[in-house]
Amino acid sequence: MPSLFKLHRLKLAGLLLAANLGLLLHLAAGELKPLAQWVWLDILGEGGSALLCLVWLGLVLKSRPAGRVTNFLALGLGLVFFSWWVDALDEFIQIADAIGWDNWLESAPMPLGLVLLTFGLYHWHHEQLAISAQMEKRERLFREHRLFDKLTPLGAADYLRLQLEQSLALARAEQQALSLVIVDLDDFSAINRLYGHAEGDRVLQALTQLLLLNLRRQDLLCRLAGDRFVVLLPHTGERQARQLAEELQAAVAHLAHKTGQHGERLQLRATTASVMALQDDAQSLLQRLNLALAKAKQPPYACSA
Ligand SMILES: Nc1nc2c(ncn2[C@@H]2O[C@H](COP(=O)(O)OP(=O)(O)OP(=O)(O)O)[C@@H](O)[C@H]2O)c(=O)[nH]1
Repeated sequence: MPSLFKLHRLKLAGLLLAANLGLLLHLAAGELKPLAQWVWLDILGEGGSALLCLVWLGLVLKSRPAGRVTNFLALGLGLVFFSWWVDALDEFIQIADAIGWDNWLESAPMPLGLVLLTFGLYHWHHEQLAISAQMEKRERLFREHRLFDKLTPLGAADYLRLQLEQSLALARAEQQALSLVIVDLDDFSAINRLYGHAEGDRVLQALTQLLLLNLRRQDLLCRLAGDRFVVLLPHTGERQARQLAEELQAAVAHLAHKTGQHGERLQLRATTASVMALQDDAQSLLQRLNLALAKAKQPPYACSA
């Protein structure tokens, strides 16, 4: 919560100032109503609406990065709040009928606020479409956040198993090929040791972005564990999967990741392997994939032994 106030202090200060100004204007021009004249239903309706609007504003500011769309949403909600706030003030403060500005103060911000809110929501919708297109390679069919890794944030091992079971059934029904590629960083523990765990985290995040950029729209990238990633490739045969594995390996070797502290370039390497589904279930296919990776990880002399 403190970061919310820090990040949006100008907007929140402006809202507080406007609400106070409205209150002071009413107090200066009107008289407090006796308790007997309070209409509780109106107070609850109008005051409750104003409060709810503040909750919406808090949620929007907390869940969005600062920027143009957030400004439209905040300004829109701020104006709607102000309108309801002034409306609620009428319930406590009696303004003479001859005064007209209080009606303007109450009514004018509402339509303006709703227009800005609509504009902000429209752009938020477009943002969301772009994010969803990007997310397609990370999560498919449903969102089950329990199954997602917090760091990258890709589907984790359980999510991969679930998706693999569904994709295998589909591939069998459609008589289509399905393959898996595994990507495992070489000597990743040395990065943790030499540059710290936080730098290791940044490497995993950079690697995630890199892999996503190199995948097709229908592919699904998951983080199996630690520095090990698996790509599920629907409609993909053995040769194509092997080619993609090589491309991913080359992409990792060309990644110019710089450390956060001194900007040193880290030379990353990855081992990759691929398998095509035959008559396997999810479990045995993943076992074959891990075996293929273990084999690829072996130094050449061990292979020939
Ligand atoms: N920074 C960071 N490290 C992690 C995370 N999860 C696992 N690790 C570390 O990843 C390392 C994985 O070690 P290994 O499986 O030996 O992998 P490696 O060092 O790349 O060795 P090879 O795969 O044999 O080349 C361990 O040191 C774990 O502590 C994580 O989320 N963040």
